[in-house]
Amino acid sequence: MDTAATIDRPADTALPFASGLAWRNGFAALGPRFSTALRPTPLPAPYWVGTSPQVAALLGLPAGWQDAPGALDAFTGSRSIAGAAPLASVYSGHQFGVWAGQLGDGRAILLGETSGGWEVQLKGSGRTPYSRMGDGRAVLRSSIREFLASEAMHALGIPTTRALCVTGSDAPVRREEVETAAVVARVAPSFIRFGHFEHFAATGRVDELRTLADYVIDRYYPACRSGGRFAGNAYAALLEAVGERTAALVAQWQAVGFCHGVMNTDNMSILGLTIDYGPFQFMDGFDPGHICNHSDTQGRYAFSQQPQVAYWNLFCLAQALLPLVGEEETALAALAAYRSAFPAAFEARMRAKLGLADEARPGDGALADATLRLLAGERTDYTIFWRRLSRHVAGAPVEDVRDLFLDRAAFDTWMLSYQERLSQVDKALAADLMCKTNPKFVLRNHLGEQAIRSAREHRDFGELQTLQRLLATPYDEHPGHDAHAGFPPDWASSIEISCSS
Ligand SMILES: Nc1ncnc2c1ncn2[C@@H]1O[C@H](COP(=O)(O)OP(=O)(O)OP(=O)(O)O)[C@@H](O)[C@H]1O
Ligand SMILES: [Mg+2]
Repeated sequence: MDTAATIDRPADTALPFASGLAWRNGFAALGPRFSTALRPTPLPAPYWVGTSPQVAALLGLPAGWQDAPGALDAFTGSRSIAGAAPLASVYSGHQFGVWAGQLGDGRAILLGETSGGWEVQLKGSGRTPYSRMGDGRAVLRSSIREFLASEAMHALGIPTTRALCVTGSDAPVRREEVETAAVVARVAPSFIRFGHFEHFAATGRVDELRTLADYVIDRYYPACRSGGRFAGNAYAALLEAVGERTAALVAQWQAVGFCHGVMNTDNMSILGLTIDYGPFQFMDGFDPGHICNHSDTQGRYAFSQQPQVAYWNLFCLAQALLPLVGEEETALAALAAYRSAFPAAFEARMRAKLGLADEARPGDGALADATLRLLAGERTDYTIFWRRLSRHVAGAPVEDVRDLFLDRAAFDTWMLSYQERLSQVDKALAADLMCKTNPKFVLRNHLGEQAIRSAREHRDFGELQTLQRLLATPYDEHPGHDAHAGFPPDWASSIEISCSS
């Protein structure tokens, strides 16, 4: 029931909220084959959990927007927004390597697209025709994680969907235990996923497939129409361009130690954005085999697997686009771009982390590998290592870094080779590059957990706001906040994050 589906919905008796935004709703204009028009389901007695001034500015919301009458209701989904055209879109996908068939926005409703080109989507805003067995809701804990992580990733310079706000309600939501509901207002140029293409390919609807691909190319990848390597085959060019963006994205994840946790094809953005902050984790101790998703029993989405999984997902996209691309050989040639772009992008990120501000040299890749092997040997804290190394290159004693290792001989051997390479670089440039590349603050699980506990137990959002502030400028020192940049407490390893959200 992917088209013209209906769902029981309370009458929209509330007045529309005048956000001051102008809307153009590009995706909605594709028509009912791609989505079902419907409104969010209201939640009782909403309250603000967090707002992002940066995203509000991006949208062009007026100062004090959240205090305007109706704003809280509107962003909780309890009141419509004038000019918006809310809908749930249909997509399919491969989940954990298996074809899952039709999925779709089961708990996310796209309010529309602003005239500035930003789509605004409410996640957790009630059932849709694509909810299957789900309740259409999201819980407060996972919504706080999504809100903080979206903005933290953006501040790290990593492509991501953004988050304007989180609202909560005391409405009960049943997961392993009874929790309460929340809604995240997400913002991105587009929420189209690989799974949208797979959906129409799997059902043999080539016209819809072409309409969708043309929409994505015209709106987001216009350069694909201008000839180039694929001689006017815009669909092959699109595949190549998506591969390149995905390579750049995953290289950034690997360099910062970010585990996505659910890299299903329905969680892969066609724009190369990080999307769907579920069981993600910024790693504490460096372990290439780390599995952050408690539901991922086979380790399909373990940290070190991410680059290969991205390729697997791109392969699914290529299969979906094949009726448009034409020859299989052409699709494979387009896919090859990822295979070369990923290692290049990853090496560039690692060189920056090492402070190699000069031209790349033949041994740089090996030095980066040796560094990661050193860290893996003792599961050294990833973020702290890189930050201390940066401080050392900026003049702090080497002991601060050396103290992180039990095997001092292994560290000393590595340090010798690093210093040899570093001696070829201007030290001040290296230090500067490192301090801007190796964050002091990342959203570790235990930090998120502390903010969640205060919010859940006391409706106290002070910790959330502190984290928001630190993570907005993660490369700054933020004196007085060293505890937020310290080692995780012992209880951090017992936090279990699963697909339940
Ligand atoms: N509580 C729920 N109610 C209805 N549908 C749900 C619920 N949780 C997940 N789904 C749907 O199950 C599918 C897979 O869920 P997944 O966990 O990847 O996404 P998500 O966290 O809901 O959202 P997104 O990918 O939009 O960030 C999607 O179609 C999603 O909409
Ligand atoms: Mg998802």
